[in-house]
Amino acid sequence: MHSSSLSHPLRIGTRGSPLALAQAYEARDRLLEAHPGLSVEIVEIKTTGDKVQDRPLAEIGGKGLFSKELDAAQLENRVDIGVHSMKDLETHMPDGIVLAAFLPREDVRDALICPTVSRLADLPEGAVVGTSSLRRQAQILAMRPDLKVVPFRGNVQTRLRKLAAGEADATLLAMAGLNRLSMEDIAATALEPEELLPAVAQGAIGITTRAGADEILDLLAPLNDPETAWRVTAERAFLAELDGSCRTPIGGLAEAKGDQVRFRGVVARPDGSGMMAVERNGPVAEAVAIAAEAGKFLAKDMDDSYRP
Ligand SMILES: NCc1[nH]cc(CCC(=O)O)c1CC(=O)O
Repeated sequence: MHSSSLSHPLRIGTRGSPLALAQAYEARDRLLEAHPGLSVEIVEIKTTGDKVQDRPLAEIGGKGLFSKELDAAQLENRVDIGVHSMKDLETHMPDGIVLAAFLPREDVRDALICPTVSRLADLPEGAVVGTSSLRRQAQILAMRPDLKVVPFRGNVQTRLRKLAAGEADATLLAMAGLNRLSMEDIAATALEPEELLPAVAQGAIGITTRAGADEILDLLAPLNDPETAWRVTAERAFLAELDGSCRTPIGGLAEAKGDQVRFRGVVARPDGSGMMAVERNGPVAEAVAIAAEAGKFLAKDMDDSYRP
């Protein structure tokens, strides 16, 4: 039996999309593995980001939209923890909420989903790509200025439906989401970071709780994957230096090579007409400072053409 003195089931707060639920189930399974017999419950929280599907995220107020209501539910003690895609979280956590654990990171790469070709280079001249991500848009236009980008919002299933309906010839989605949804069978080719640098924290799940909730922090501690934690922390430090509003196309990736970190970052113009890249290597122990310095390095050359 589990010895937690929680007087109620541990309430896991999550958004209601199929991907969010898959991530919440993963968090639950890992909690139960670490604490057999623990009583857990999943609580769906509707978020503004889920309700507004017709406009680009950058327009309606950005990343915080997906987490605000989940944060409120934790602060009001309606749920005990929140399960988040780290790439959707703002760089600074709101007062009273802490990041308590990172689950082992999934595939960080983006995937090209296209029923006809498997490489970006093989898309016909002028082909239409559906994406509302300025980061994806900017990087593919830098390689293929002839492509036409149309907005594609909504959850993974909605975007795939739009693709099937012929609203675009191809779309880009995170491999992590497809893997977590067991959608291996769709025509997806992973793009290497050399081609398309992923979003900061792509593929990582973070678990939040109330600051000072010691009992819950103790329950979450064994779930934390230290490598994911430092990689995501470093990437977010890079983003923080760039004032990473989601209107600026930014990519960032920290990778472990033994006791060394390889950090890569890009800032691009949304139309792909310009791109600044940085790469730094150094000891893992200094990963966060290395990534922050890379961010400062790009920030000093970033003029308004990078901030639409
Ligand atoms: N913005 C939506 C979102 N948030 C996290 C993921 C994928 C999973 C992840 O990156 O951890 C997705 C969908 C996508 O980008 O394809």
